[in-house]
Amino acid sequence: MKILFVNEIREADAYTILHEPIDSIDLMERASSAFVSWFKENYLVGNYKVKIFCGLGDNGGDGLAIARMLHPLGYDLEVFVVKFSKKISENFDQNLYRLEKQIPVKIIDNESFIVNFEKKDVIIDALLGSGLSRSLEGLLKSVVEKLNESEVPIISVDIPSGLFANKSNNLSDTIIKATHTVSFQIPKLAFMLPQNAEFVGDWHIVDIGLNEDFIEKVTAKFFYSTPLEVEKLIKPRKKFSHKGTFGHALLVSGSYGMMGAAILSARACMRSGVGKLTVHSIPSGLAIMQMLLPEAMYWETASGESDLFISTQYNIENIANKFQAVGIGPGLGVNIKIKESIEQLCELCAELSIPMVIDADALNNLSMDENRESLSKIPKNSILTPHPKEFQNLLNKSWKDDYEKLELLTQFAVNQGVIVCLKGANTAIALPDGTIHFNSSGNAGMAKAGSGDVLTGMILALLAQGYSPKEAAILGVYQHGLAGDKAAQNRGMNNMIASDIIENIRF
Ligand SMILES: NC(=O)C1=CN([C@@H]2O[C@H](COP(=O)(O)OP(=O)(O)OC[C@H]3O[C@@H](n4cnc5c(N)ncnc54)[C@H](O)[C@@H]3O)[C@@H](O)[C@H]2O)[C@@H](O)CC1
Ligand SMILES: Nc1ncnc2c1ncn2[C@@H]1O[C@H](COP(=O)(O)OP(=O)(O)O)[C@@H](O)[C@H]1O
Ligand SMILES: [K+]
Repeated sequence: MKILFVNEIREADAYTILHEPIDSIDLMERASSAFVSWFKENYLVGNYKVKIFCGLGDNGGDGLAIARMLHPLGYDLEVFVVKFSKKISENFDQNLYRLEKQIPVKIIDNESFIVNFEKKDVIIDALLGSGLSRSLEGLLKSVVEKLNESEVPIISVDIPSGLFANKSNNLSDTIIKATHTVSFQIPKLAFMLPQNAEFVGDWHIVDIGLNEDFIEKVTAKFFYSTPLEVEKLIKPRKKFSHKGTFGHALLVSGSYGMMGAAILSARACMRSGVGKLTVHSIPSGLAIMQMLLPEAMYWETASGESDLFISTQYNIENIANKFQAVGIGPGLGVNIKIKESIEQLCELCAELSIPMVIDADALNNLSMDENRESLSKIPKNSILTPHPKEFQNLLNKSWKDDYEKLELLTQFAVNQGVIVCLKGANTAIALPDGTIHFNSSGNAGMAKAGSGDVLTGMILALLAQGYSPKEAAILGVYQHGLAGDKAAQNRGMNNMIASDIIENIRF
């Protein structure tokens, strides 16, 4: 699903109005009715007193139309119009006329207004939408402050009032803190970013029938991967297939005291459809791996090499025509010799065009040099799976806000010619073509040691099976989150561990 910028959404509105054709006021009617469908399912009539706060633009117009639609359903309603300006939109004006025939509207025109909130209240925030042009001040600011202090649920129409849809707010800005945001058809970039989580709450998309042909033609930079889109990528297993059909993966992982990372990664790999898996790790890990994961083969580093992961055994004979994909990183440790091993394997994979997924300590090792010259060894189209700290290490710098983080992410993916899965809620997958795809699955129960190792194994399995790096990244990240969601359902977010994610992998 495309994430469009505000000007593109406006163009989509205008195109729909012209080509459907439909009057602007009727499109607003459709949007408001879509909001009402969501609202009446989630806030049952009789249980709540609804207070609707409307601005003077089209977002306010939505609020008035919503009030008119909720009234006949039997909702106990109060409607407030905040007169912060002399300018009103035509759709607002028309909806005010329509509503006032049904119920009276209260005007808030100065900062000394008083609204008393009760436990049963729910607020609908229709003050400002995507037309926000500057930070809130004066009357609007003080209304939003009072709504935020009310301690009752706030449902924002389209976007929380005061939040910019596709650029950063100032830290000091006053913004509605919504419990839910019900947004029209197209998700906003702001919803994807950690810095806005406290304002957006849980967000939901409702369809308002904007012209699909128009949306199809827009060249988007940001995407939100919906379950339907991602599940289409899954390749069925053919009846006469055999283990060779599904590839042989090489996982380079583990060191003394960190064999757990290798086991989690290896098990997740085998649970994700790969034909065969070889784990390359230290001699003392052999018994552990063979006992805990008998399905995997083991290639131990040469004797004499230490309990740190250090290998000098990579050459054409033992890699070419043997492995279809290589995963490297979980639990390796960081030191100069490990770095050299990683570089050697990267160079060989580049030469042999073997796809790679590079994670955790492999990334930390490649970030070791002051001038990051090791990064040039990473084969093009490799998948890198850093968490934010690892990504800062790769860049050798930090960012001032999440928007700058996205810019740096795009630059890195384009300049290095790699795919970067920047992990977290809504993992951002940056492709070398300059696009970013946000993941839709996963939960905070996954914020635990070992979850990332599981992801590496899953992506490795997909690469070995012949999924393209783009497919492997998008599908792997999604299925990892989905397995995490199932684990959270079964065990609870506090109680689930990374092994539970593996037990719930199913696709
Ligand atoms: N265009 C359409 O056909 C549709 C629009 N819809 C609604 O329309 C909204 C966008 O409407 P508008 O473009 O009228 O935008 P808003 O309703 O956000 O209001 C914009 C108005 O407020 C002013 N303004 C912006 N920031 C301000 C600030 N900080 N302080 C004071 N005044 C400020 C602007 O100058 C403008 O006059 C969407 O969010 C959505 O709710 C929906 O009804 C769907 C269809
Ligand atoms: N709050 C969250 N919501 C959704 N997914 C999360 C959240 N926190 C972490 N995750 C996921 O869990 C994984 C954690 O990876 P990582 O930080 O590398 O852990 P580790 O290195 O300990 O295995 C990532 O895939 C990340 O997207
Ligand atoms: K709003």
